[in-house]
Amino acid sequence: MLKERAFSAPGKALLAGGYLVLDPQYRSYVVALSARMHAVVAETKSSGENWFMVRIVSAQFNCDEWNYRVSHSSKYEISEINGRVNPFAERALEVMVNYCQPDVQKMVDLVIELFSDAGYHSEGDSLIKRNHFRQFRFHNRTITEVPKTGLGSSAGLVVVLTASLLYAFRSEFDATSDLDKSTVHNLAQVAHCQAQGKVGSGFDVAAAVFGSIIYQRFDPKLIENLPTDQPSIYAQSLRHIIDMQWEFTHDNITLPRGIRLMMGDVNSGSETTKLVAKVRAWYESNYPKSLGIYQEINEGNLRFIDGIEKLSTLSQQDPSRYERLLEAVESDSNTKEIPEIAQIEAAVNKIRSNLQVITSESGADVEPPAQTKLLNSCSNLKGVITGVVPGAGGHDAICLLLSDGTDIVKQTSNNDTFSCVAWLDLHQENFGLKEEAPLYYKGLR
Ligand SMILES: Nc1ncnc2c1ncn2[C@@H]1O[C@H](COP(=O)(O)OP(=O)(O)OP(=O)(O)O)[C@@H](O)[C@H]1O
Ligand SMILES: C[C@@](O)(CCOP(=O)(O)O)CC(=O)O
Repeated sequence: MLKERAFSAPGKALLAGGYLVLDPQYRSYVVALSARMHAVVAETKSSGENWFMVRIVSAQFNCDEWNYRVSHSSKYEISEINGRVNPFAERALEVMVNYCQPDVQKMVDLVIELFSDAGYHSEGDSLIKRNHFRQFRFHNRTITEVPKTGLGSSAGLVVVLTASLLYAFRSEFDATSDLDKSTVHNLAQVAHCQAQGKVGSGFDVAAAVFGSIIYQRFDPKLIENLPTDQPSIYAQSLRHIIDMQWEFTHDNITLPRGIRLMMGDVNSGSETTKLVAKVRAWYESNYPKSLGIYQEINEGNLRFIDGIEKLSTLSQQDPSRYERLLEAVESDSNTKEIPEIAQIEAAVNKIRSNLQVITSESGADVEPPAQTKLLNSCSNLKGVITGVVPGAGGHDAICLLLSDGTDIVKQTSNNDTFSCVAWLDLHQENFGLKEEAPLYYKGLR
């Protein structure tokens, strides 16, 4: 009997490294967030047929569910019995059966319940349901009709499904084991890319597994070269690639003590794929000037990362000076005289001014003028260290670093400049994939 187990994985914000992260030579700074995706996996009574069923339930989205029948003749066949589509769930299952090769006659049927924290989607007219441990928002629309905030719900989904299925197919899984985490990471990257129909940088999947990290991507060929159109050798190649040691950086980081992240939801609407296509086209047609701009941004990114690390070191090595620094930031004294803060500000200015050049030259709204204005107004607020348009940029969101004691909601309420911003109830978290107690999710359907 398969014991019921639960897993969760965090959402993300890319603070530094947008676009450059697509190239393995550049480092990026990825913050994992307190908004998490959750999955509870259990076995159900088996039909005893030549197939097994995997039922995936997402009760928060108008009782969405997907019922996959998994059979095997010359290869694994997966079909959703009601013709319902969820490319991320389906690809995660497909990659997992090919990797784990479960015996379809002996395998029990599975049910996986999904829960996603409020931060991933706009509230709309959703209702909160809670038990003693957790609360989730329930929407009266299907998943694809509820507007997203861009925290990487699909990456979180693929990671928790992959962990749940790895456990179900192998009867063992340790979310604290580096080996198991690395296996989940590699499998989830493959499934996520296949579902998206493209090989992205994968920083969202890496953050969902490893938490807040400095990230440098894996070689895209690892996934591009998989023989997806040759069933006879696909499973074998997949196993070979998943079990290889992938070369990529995922060094754990944490924001310095006393400093927190704030995300503001501005507007939903930017389409990452269009932005990426425009920036790519601009890069190619402006080479080598575009390379020079990327190098400038990279210098800014590295100075930013180094500035944050200096703050962390200072907080440990000279706590009293660090306290004074935090007080100065909070009371809005002249922070230009604090070298660590000045370094972070200068680094972000360098990144942003170059992103503004890309915006005006490429036609992609990476940091459009409205966001420039908003970020500049934010930097004038008390306690704000710096701010960026996270990830691919666009009109969707802004992300600020500020001192813990700063009340940004109070400072910005009743001020027209900030009327377009909804501050999200989120914070940075270190943890990536982790095990949860199934009890936390009882009665929440
Ligand atoms: N709670 C959920 N239950 C079921 N499927 C989900 C859930 N959350 C996300 N998904 C799947 O992921 C898809 C959304 O993924 P998409 O990559 O478009 O957005 P995102 O990952 O939230 O944001 P971004 O890529 O901008 O960071 C949904 O259409 C659905 O297929
Ligand atoms: C533009 C890009 O670098 C970042 C996209 O970030 P986000 O999904 O907007 O958070 C693309 C990628 O890394 O896959």
